[in-house]
Amino acid sequence: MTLSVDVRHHQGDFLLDASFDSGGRLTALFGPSGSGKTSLVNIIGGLIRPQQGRVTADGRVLVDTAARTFVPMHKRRIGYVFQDARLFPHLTVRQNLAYGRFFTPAAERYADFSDVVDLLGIGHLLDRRPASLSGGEKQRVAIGRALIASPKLILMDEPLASLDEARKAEIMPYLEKLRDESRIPIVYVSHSVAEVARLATDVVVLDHGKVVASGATGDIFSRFELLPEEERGEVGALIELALVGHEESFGLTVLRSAGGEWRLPSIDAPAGTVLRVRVRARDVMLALERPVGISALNTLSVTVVDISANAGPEALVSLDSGGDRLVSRVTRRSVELLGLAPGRKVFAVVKAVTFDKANIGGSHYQHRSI
Ligand SMILES: Nc1ncnc2c1ncn2[C@@H]1O[C@H](COP(=O)(O)OP(=O)(O)OP(=O)(O)O)[C@@H](O)[C@H]1O
Repeated sequence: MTLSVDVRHHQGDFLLDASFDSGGRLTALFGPSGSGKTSLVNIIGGLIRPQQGRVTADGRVLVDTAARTFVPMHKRRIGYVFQDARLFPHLTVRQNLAYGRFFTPAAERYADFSDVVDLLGIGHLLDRRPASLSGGEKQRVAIGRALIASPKLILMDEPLASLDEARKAEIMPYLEKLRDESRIPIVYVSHSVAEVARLATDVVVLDHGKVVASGATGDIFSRFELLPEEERGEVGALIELALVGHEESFGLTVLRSAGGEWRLPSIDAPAGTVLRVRVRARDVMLALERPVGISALNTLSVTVVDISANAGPEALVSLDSGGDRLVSRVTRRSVELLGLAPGRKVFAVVKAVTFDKANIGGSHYQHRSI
């Protein structure tokens, strides 16, 4: 599905002037507080009627101010998940879920109750009431309620923002499953680099009401200037690694990318699973020769593609690794000392222990040939 947005809307002193197209399975609207993410998601959902512009989803016009078209929220077939679950306290989980499908005409219901319950792992909660659920469980039920309505699109506005790190980690795999197994595109609002890097296929970066960049997540998050100052340590590359096997005695998992073999701390998944892994630029060292006698477990032969540096001490070196992109953050001094330049072949060295749960995404398209 392609979502096309091109809108202008004043709210007090704030002007939202945003335009983007996305065909991604999970498109993140990413940006600092007050950049317009919620306003934009509310325009897509029909909670806000823009003063000017057009929104289409799969060619279906939701808003077109020039043609005076405005499809009301309840006719858009869009599922909403907010930061707070907004479940009905007096209804059980089963009744909350069933409520979701109430407004969908019978002929248009494609979502199967038990499939949704299985996908979100909420079967054991069906007879409970929201007050007895944890924050993460409530959010899973809220997502279930949105899914059971058989939506054409799901909007999630900071769905993890009110959860602590442990609850976030618990819910992530369900969001990944939803992204990979359901056919429903998701628009996801967040200002967290870690969350967006793990979940999004596409990112729209907003700043002061304007789209400053949009594209594939890996491309966006390898660009230093698009991340907020305090999150620049998170700049990095996203690569797909296919699981080859486990070295149980060392607690390691062996994986393969287009550029070579990797060893990461043990990942609980079978051989053939394809994982999406974020390799932070600050964790990648460069060497002119293949290092020997070094503790780091991952060494890949790479080619320098591009070097970007400004007046500061650092440079961001973009690397080709068998068709994958990696990025390395080094000092400008190292660039000079090593004679780094586009086309130069070097070795990228990454310590296994730099990977943790936050940068190893689960994936549910398994058993791809490797
Ligand atoms: N009803 C309103 N009237 C006037 N200004 C508004 C209204 N709603 C939002 N704004 C302003 O519009 C701007 C964008 O708000 P919005 O909630 O879309 O940003 P956001 O990126 O979602 O922020 P956050 O991450 O803090 O939720 C802000 O400056 C906000 O104060």
